[in-house]
Amino acid sequence: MIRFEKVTKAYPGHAQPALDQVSVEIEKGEFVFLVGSSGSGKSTFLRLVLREYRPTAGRVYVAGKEINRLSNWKVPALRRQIGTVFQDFRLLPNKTVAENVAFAMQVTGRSRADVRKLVPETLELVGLEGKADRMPDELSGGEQQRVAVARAYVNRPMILIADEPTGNLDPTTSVGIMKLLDRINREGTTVVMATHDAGIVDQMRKRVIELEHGRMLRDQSQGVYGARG
Ligand SMILES: Nc1ncnc2c1ncn2[C@@H]1O[C@H](COP(=O)(O)OP(=O)(O)OP(=O)(O)O)[C@@H](O)[C@H]1O
Repeated sequence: MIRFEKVTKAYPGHAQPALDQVSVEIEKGEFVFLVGSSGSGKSTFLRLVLREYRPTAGRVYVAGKEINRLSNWKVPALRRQIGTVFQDFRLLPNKTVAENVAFAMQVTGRSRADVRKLVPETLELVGLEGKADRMPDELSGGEQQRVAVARAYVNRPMILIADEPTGNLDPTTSVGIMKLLDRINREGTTVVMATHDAGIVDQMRKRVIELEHGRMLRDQSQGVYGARG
């Protein structure tokens, strides 16, 4: 589903590349944690999958396509197949919960009938039934992140990318968000999540890829946060 072949990404003005010759393959339906200290290259990895950047060297494949070679007009179609969740939720503050989720469908040109059916269904899936008409600032952080997950999942993407989705949440609330991501993964969506949350990684025992200074230090199935080897 995602394949990196000797991928290097150097930002202009930085002597050391943010990613350095990373080769890795993530299969359809996998759940993968990306770990590593701040600045190790996790966000850069995720942004390459979204083609927010092109690699300086090497190749990135998503769903069999080398995405560096996609023409610009095909990039939106790629991104429609990838849901994203971030630490800071990124909801539209002037839209209700339901409108935030519906918006993700409208921009992809889905029919009103689909929106009417799938928005309530997805809000129920994330445990927000009854909150459809609230504004984001009337919700707790955990609830806002549930809206973000609903928005990421409403189009049933093949990949869900989560960059520190529990970074602003307390441990109990974080567990709730992880249960949701796990459930989405069980429905067949490939999940790649960058995190500093050792407790969650240790609890879930999924594949762990560790980066250090842009290099892949560890790739461990059913891994833990801190182990080496
Ligand atoms: N847009 C950018 N322009 C220039 N340098 C960048 C940019 N984004 C990241 N970097 C640099 O690339 C390196 C890797 O950063 P990246 O954000 O990928 O790390 P990270 O592992 O996600 O860190 P964190 O855990 O703090 O989010 C860092 O040295 C960072 O300063």
